[in-house]
Formats: sequence, structure tokens, C-alpha cells
Amino acid sequence: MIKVGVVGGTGYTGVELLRLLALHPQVSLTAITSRGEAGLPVADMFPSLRKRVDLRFVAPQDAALTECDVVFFATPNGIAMKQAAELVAAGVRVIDLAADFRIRDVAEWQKWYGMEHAAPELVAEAVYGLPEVNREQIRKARVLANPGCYPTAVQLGFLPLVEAGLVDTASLIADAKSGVSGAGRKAEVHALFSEAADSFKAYGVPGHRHLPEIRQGLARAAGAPVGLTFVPHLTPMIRGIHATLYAQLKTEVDLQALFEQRYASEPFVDVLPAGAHPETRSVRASNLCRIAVHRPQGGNVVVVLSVIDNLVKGAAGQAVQNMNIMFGLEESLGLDLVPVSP
Ligand SMILES: NC(=O)C1=CN([C@@H]2O[C@H](COP(=O)(O)OP(=O)(O)OC[C@H]3O[C@@H](n4cnc5c(N)ncnc54)[C@H](OP(=O)(O)O)[C@@H]3O)[C@@H](O)[C@H]2O)C=CC1
Ligand SMILES: CC(=O)N[C@@H](CCC(=O)OP(=O)(O)O)C(=O)O
Repeated sequence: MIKVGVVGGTGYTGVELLRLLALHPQVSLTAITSRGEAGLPVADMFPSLRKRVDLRFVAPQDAALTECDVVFFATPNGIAMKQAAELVAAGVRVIDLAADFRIRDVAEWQKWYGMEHAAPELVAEAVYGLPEVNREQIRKARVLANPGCYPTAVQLGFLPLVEAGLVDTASLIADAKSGVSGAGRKAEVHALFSEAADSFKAYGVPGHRHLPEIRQGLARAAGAPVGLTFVPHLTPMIRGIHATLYAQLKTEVDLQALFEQRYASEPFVDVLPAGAHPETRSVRASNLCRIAVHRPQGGNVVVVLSVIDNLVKGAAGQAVQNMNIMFGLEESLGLDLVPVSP
């Protein structure tokens, strides 16, 4: 059994991790942290976990973390980078759901995240955990940077086109919508029911911190820098991301066959039949990314529709998928979930 710790067990990605890990046949949950709730039974805070998780929260520096085989950080940006070195030195593998180890250029990370990096040496060795791209490196990772939610949906949608050099990579456009749980469980005015329900807005148009992460991933796939316009939106639903992606085609190609072949052996990417319009509800509470590719009116613009559950393939599910790869387990162990509908 893999001994697992979760730092940040009271947040949305934390409780989603616990839901998945509680059912995982090879996991022994060992330590779940909270700064304010240490001593409280986890199931008292989350009745959904009653009779599934019988641990109490411990403080984030609890010694039990160093006895784990792997520790997930489901914490705000800037936390894992301060604790990871000590854990790695103790032989513990680290999976960070935040952004501390996602951007290889530390100066660029500091610019977007507005803080000094506490562990640049670990950034250099960290592996970006998008299994559809990086499976071999993930196997050996000691520090795993779990991708952001928007970056997962956007990269998976663009990758087949960019890797094959079929589109103009100077003019990519990603128009993405997220449910409110993407903002986390912390109290914030813009996430209040009366602020977010029955309304719809774009945000971060001048520059969102996921822009450098997506550009980094697509540039790697293209073998050269890419130009990307990324516009996120907040939509009044709880879970889900819907990304509508636009690219200018340079070469004639069977787009449907390209996408089907690229993802033929991927357990969590489902390329829908030609003409489909995926909806977020079709992936809700599952680790799936469902994709449809269109070429409206036979023109030169490719439109890709990509949907994920931000808390699962966009965070906790992908983190468990990465853990499975890191520990040599079947990649879909504990993740064979049918989406919840309605
Ligand atoms: N929500 C989403 O859809 C996604 C989130 N992410 C990323 O995952 C991370 C967690 O997000 P999310 O679960 O939404 O956030 P939440 O705000 O819901 O939860 C944050 C958690 O971190 C803990 N925490 C806060 N500060 C500290 C600290 N200084 N030391 C230790 N623990 C701390 C909190 O617990 P307590 O206060 O009890 O200690 C809480 O459990 C973030 O980095 C986020 O950007 C990534 C992809 C998608
Ligand atoms: C709806 C919403 O607010 N979404 C968050 C992104 C989700 C997230 O947590 O991203 P990281 O893992 O990179 O921090 C935002 O736009 O800031």
C-alpha cells in the first residue's frame, strides 16, 4: 500500500482528492492537514466522507507527512515550494496541485505569481504532469507539478494540431469558461452565490497566470514559441471547464482522424464523433477530457471544443493519475468513474 499525505485537506481539490483516494485500492491515507481544524475528524467537516475516511486533521508540519510515500499539496501557490525540499530529502515524493513547480523559467514564474521562489533547484528537476505528453518523465519524478485546470483543457485540445505542425502557432485563441469551484473554497466576494449566479463575465483578459503555463506546453509541442490569446470566463455552475479553441489551418488534413489517432491509447481523452458538441456535464466528477473538432463551413479555421471537470482532470484526478504512473500502478486505478448526470 502507498502511504499518502494530503496538505490542504479542507479545500475543494483537497476533498476531491480524499474522495478519490478513499476508494483507491492501493492507497493508505496517512495524514490530512488543516491549519485551523487540527484534531477535528475529517468526516465531521465533510459528511460525504463518513465511514470512508476515519482520520483527524493534523497540522501542516506534522511529522506523519515524512512517513508517507507521497504527499499531495492541495494548497495555495507558494506553500509546497517551502516544504518540498524537506520531504524529498526524507524520501517522500511530492505532487503539487498548485503552480509552484509548473514554470521552468523561475524569473517568469516570479513575475506572474508575484513572489520570490523558495526552491528554484527543485523547479529544475520537477516534472510537468500532463500524462498525455510526459508519461515517461512522470514515472521517475520526485517532484511533480500537476497542471492547472485551464492549461489541461486548452493543451489537450490544441496538442494534436500543434504537434503535427498543421496550424499557424502565432495566432492561437483559447476562449475558456470555468465553474466557480475553480476559485477554491476560501471566502471571496466574487464567488458568493449572489455575485456569481445568474451572471457571466470574462476576467484576466490582459494576462492570466495560466497564459505562460499554456504557452510553455504548446511551445514544447511546437518546438518553437507560440502566440496565444487566452480569455477565461466565470460561469455560474459549480464544476466544469469548457474551452473553445481556434486555430488557422495551414495544410489540408483529416482532422477527425488526426485527433482520434493522437488519443487512441489515452485512457482519459475521449475524441467524440464528428459534429459533436461536448458539454461539461458529460465529464462531471470523472477524470475524462472529451474533445470534438470542427471546421465550420469547410473554412480555414479549426474549432476544437474541450471539456473537463476542473476538480478532477483539472486537479485531483490528474494528480491521482500521476501518482499511479509514478508508483508503477495501472494508470486508471481508482479513476474508473462514470460521470454524474444530471
Ligand atoms: N479549484 C480548482 O479547480 C483548482 C485548483 N488548483 C490549485 O490547487 C490548489 C488548491 O486549490 P483549492 O482546493 O481550490 O483551494 P482552497 O482554497 O479550496 O483550499 C486551500 C487549502 O489549502 C490550505 N491552506 C491554505 N493556506 C495554507 C498554508 N499556508 N499552509 C498549509 N495549508 C494551507 C487550506 O486549509 P486550512 O486553511 O484548513 O489549513 C485549504 O485546505 C491551489 O493552488 C489552486 O490554484 C488547481 C487546479 C484546479
Ligand atoms: C474560476 C477561477 O477563479 N479559476 C482560477 C483558476 C483555477 C486554479 O486554481 O488554477 P491554478 O491551479 O493555476 O491556481 C483562476 O482563474 O484563478
